[in-house]
Amino acid sequence: MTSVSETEGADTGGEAVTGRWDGVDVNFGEEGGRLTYGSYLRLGLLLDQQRLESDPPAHDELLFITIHQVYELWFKQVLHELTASRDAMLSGELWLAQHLLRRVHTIERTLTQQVDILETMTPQDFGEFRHRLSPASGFQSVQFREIEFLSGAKDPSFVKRFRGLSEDEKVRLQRRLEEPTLWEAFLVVLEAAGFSVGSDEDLRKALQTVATDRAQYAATWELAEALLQHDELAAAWRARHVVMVERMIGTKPGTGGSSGAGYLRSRLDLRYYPHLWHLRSSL
Ligand code: HEM
Ligand SMILES: N[C@@H](CC(=O)c1ccccc1NC=O)C(=O)O
Repeated sequence: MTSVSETEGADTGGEAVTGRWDGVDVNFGEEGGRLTYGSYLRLGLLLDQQRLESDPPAHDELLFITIHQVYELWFKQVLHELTASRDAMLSGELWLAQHLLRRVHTIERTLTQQVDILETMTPQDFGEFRHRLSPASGFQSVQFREIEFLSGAKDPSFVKRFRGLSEDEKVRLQRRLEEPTLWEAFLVVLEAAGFSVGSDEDLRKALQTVATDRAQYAATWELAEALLQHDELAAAWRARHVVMVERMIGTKPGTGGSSGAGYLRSRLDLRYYPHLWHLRSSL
């Protein structure tokens, strides 16, 4: 690239860039003046959504907001994939169901690794704006709770304990409480494969058979493993989050009104698919 000029000099508006490249005139992004990078991705709106509470601005608050917004974008994608995976199970498309779960796994690994970035913030620097956040807290993440409900950990008491939910958020949570979970969809898969799953003992036998005869039940076994992986990765995030919390605020109570790390530690044993974990003891 030799000479390049931005026609309007806008970095977020997605204006066309013209110039010469290897001696050839180029005119990137000018498809009849229709779509641009910035207009397609709505960057004008997206990059204008980071509003600090601190005044004067605390340097690290932008990082704090950005990290949470990125989490929520990925939560949206995870819900998209988990919902489609659940539906694929219900309609017998087992390959698709496990394919989408594997995508979720890679996002979940990224979500856990992102904690590293937030941990570049020191407790002192967090302290510059933490007092401004109360009573807001990650506890109020509707999409996080939707993921839990859809995965299998439905708990209506969370809906009651939410403060300040919008009508739309209440509807979304209520819908997740009413619709089938990934686990319920997996039980439909087992039934479609000819297993009875009416009692815990029936279910135990079904899982044991699938595990013992992996060649015959390959797709079902792969799906069970993909569900277990999703469960393990969710547990890994909870464990990473609580250690970050201890590093940031020690034993202080949370801005959301809980005991803080104590509350979060009480959630570490949560498993979406206890039957798949119990199975391990008999393999
Ligand atoms: C400085 C970093 C962070 C600290 C000190 C922190 C602290 C806490 C605390 C103390 C709680 C318990 C609720 C309460 O506030 O009383 C909590 C819950 C929660 N936080 Fe964070 N958090 C941090 C970063 C994050 C990030 C980056 C996310 C990503 C979305 C997140 C998501 C959540 C979620 C989903 C809950 C509810 C967990 C549950 O109910 O099982 N937190 N956090
Ligand atoms: N609950 C955290 C504050 C916090 O991390 C937070 C505050 C507002 C919105 C999201 C948050 N992230 C996770 O809880 C604390 O007690 O320090």
